[in-house]
Formats: sequence, structure tokens, C-alpha cells
Amino acid sequence: MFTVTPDLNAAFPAKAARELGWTNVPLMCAQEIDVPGAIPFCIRVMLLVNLAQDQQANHIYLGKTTVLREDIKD
Ligand SMILES: C=C(O[C@@H]1C=C(C(=O)O)C=C[C@H]1O)C(=O)O
Repeated sequence: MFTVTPDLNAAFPAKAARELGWTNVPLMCAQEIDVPGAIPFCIRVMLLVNLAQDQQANHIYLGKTTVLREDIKD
């Protein structure tokens, strides 16, 4: 699942992901709410992944998005 801020409208991230090889999973794009002051030009990706019990998710926040979730970023 991808979301993009309203200022990003040149392409569908799902299409790009398919072109990069994600052909066996359903993909979806949606637009974020245009909240005043929110980070612009931002793509969010949510993945549903089954992990073994001894594995842990590693949440990735790039660039200026590191301020969004100080509580879970690595
Ligand atoms: C402000 C953010 O973005 C928005 C708020 C979210 C949230 O509160 O969980 C998640 C995605 C966005 O709709 C964020 O990612 O922190």
C-alpha cells in the first residue's frame, strides 16, 4: 500500500514497484490528506509481511520523515 502527498502526481508508485519486480503481490496507491504543514513530496509504504518469531520489523524513515515517528524509527 502506497500513499503519496497531493504534490506527487507524475506516476503511480504501484506501477513502478511492479516494474521493479513486485509482480506477485496486490498493490494499491492512495492520496494523503492535505493537512497544512504536513511534510510535502512524501511517499509512504505499508507492507504486510509474515516474519518468523525471532525476526523483528525494521521501520525505515528516510530524510526529513525521520521526525514523523521518533518512537519507532531505527
Ligand atoms: C503525520 C504522518 O502522516 C499521516 C499520519 C499518520 C499517523 O498518524 O499514523 C500516518 C500516515 C499519514 O496519514 C505520519 O506519518 O506521522
